[in-house]
Amino acid sequence: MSSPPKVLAILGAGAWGSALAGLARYKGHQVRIWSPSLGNSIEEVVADVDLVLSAVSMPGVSPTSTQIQSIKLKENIPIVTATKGLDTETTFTPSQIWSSRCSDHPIVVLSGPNLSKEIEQELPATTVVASEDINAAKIVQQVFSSKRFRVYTSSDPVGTELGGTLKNVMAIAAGVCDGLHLGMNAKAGLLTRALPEIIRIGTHLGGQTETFFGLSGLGDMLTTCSSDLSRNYRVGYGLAQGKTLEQVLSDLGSTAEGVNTTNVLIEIARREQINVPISGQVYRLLNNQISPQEAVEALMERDLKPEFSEKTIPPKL
Ligand SMILES: NC(=O)c1ccc[n+]([C@@H]2O[C@H](COP(=O)([O-])OP(=O)(O)OC[C@H]3O[C@@H](n4cnc5c(N)ncnc54)[C@H](O)[C@@H]3O)[C@@H](O)[C@H]2O)c1
Ligand SMILES: O=P(O)(O)OC[C@H](O)CO
Repeated sequence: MSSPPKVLAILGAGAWGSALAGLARYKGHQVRIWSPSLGNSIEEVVADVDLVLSAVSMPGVSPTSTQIQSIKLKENIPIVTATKGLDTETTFTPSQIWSSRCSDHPIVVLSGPNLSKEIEQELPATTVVASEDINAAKIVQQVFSSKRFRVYTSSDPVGTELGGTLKNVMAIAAGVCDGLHLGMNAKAGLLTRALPEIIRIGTHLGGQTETFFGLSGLGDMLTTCSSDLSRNYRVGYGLAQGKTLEQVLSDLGSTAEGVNTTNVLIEIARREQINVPISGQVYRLLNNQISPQEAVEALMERDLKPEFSEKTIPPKL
């Protein structure tokens, strides 16, 4: 069963907003795109639409949601957030910010292993749409599902977006690992240890354990940590080659959310006393406190311990 064509507003004309616009048009929907760089009116773009989707990068979430808050949208339409980041000021996730500003509308998170370049090449991909309002998630599932894009629903929006957000930190670490040519044993060790670290933080912040084993967690980590299409991976790779962070970001010319996410995550981890060894080394590296080689040594020489303990992953598992 497919939904009748709808009118969608996409906020953000970057790589991800453009790729999502392509997927919606492929399904026959009418798409209007707003972005500060286009200089068009956000009021006109969202007027009478059936769905609003935000794909702005993290610095745009607060100002954009504030603008939408003051506009009368069609009653009860879903607002979809596709941003993967944490807010510097509040440490909130994008869906928490959208929920606080637009409480009259169901907020739906869209997140998964979704490198926009592959989607633009029309390669098949999967994703998750998650909301506390499962009917809203089902509407968004219908809007975007096609033979190119298989969309699953979930009732865990915070877990779904935290998987996509926290794996960006691990993608930087994976880029360092490959940039230093540490081999597949090291890479498997890093990614396997990364997952319980993501779960430890993600569940502490309200996500459900099983969500992190799904597409938006493990799935997105596998994609992002193995592809040089990932900008976060390229940040780590560039640092391992001896480039400065400034050089790497300037070569990238596009958003690598993991840099800001690492800084916010470490603030949360210190405040909430969460053990985050891999993220801690990524933080030190990004903030010029250690070299890539020293980060590897610090991880290898940590206190010895059992592989599994109550602190490694939640006891439920
Ligand atoms: N590119 C991908 O493959 C991909 C896939 C999934 C999720 N994401 C996530 O989607 C988000 C956007 O990524 P992208 O690749 O499109 O980045 P991008 O750098 O290509 O585009 C960022 C967009 O955000 C807008 N923006 C930035 N600051 C703003 C502000 N203050 N106010 C309003 N708008 C602002 C820009 O105008 C631009 O349209 C990120 O959180 C990213 O992690 C990206
Ligand atoms: O290019 P990145 O590192 O922002 O990764 C893009 C997506 O998040 C992959 O799912």
